[in-house]
Amino acid sequence: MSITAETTAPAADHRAADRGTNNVRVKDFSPLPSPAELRAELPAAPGLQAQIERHRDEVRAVLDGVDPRLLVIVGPCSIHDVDAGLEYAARLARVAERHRGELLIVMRTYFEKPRTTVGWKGLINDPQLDGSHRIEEGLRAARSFLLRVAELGLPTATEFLEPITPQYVADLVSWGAIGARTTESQIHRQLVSGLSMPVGFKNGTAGDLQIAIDACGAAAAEQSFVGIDDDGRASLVSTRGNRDVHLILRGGSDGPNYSAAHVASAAGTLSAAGLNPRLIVDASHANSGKSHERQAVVVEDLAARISGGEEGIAGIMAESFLVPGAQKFTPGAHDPATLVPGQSITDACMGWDVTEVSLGRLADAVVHRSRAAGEA
Ligand SMILES: O=C[C@H](O)[C@H](O)COP(=O)(O)O
Ligand SMILES: C=C(OP(=O)(O)O)C(=O)O
Repeated sequence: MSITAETTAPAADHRAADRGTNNVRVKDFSPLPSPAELRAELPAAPGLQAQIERHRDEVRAVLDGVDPRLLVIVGPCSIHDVDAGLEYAARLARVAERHRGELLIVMRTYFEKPRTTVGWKGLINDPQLDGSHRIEEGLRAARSFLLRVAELGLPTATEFLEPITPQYVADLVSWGAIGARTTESQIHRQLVSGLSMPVGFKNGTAGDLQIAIDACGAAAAEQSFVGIDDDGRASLVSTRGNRDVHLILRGGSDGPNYSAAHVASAAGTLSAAGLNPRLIVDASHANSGKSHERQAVVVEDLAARISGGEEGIAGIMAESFLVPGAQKFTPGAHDPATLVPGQSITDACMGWDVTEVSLGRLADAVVHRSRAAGEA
């Protein structure tokens, strides 16, 4: 044995003895404020809370077919630039008001991105976009953003990814999603069983519907699991179950699934499982091959079908931002200061002009459908 090896061995043993067998691969723990502390710092006024409750009721009514409008979940793939996101929200609020008789427009305010491998994981995880992972700042930024959008009168939608972050922001959200990569996860199904708003489950990335149908069943049931309470204490969480769960068709590696035949077949499977047959169709992701130009074509197809009286589509989802397309961005490799303002750094989005036209087409389709139903 060499002298170097003999002298380094005791130090390594000493470190191992200090932490025993625990957290061997954890570099650090940094405590975060509790959910109650963050809410006290950035509270929702009673008027905003009442508005959010009303928005959730409206979403529920559309999903149940009681409200004849179309639910439209639209907005950036991810919020990475708060100023551009708020500019988008201001424009969307005006269009939402214009079409409020036909469309229930809910803005995508997505702060957590599930990655296929690695990449920027969203504003909560890395608000500086530089790999510094200032999560406390990210939670504050997400909550402030949601409050600003709510003040414009717009309902908000988000994907819930980390099982702990909902405690910090979910009181400001009117519609939630579980993504294609986590629909099969028991942890996410349990989480949904306790969430206060309607939540959609995406079909899996391979196109599998059954995992989303199973997810709806699991999330509608009462669940008991480990989570945190308002003070951030590890707790046994017991939930009532979420009855406002539904399916989102987003296509899969086996191809798109937005056709009338796909919608009818999924509705049949949902009904047979005792679930809400009315569903949401995502015009993006594998239904558009992640092409923002193709997304507009899918929305056009859906509008034509709704206009023609097709039943079963309660809502649609589209990814849209101020500037069309997407720009490549990897923290550390690209400089955030050089990003094009208002353009996505995750999936490609429809630009604002096309979005406004698409929303008009959807509103016309709903008018046409109602007239046709009235005449029948
Ligand atoms: O909606 C966003 C993306 O499709 C999802 O986060 C996966 O992204 P990635 O495949 O680029 O990691
Ligand atoms: C990540 C998303 O979608 P999916 O889970 O369908 O890939 C999303 O809607 O942002």
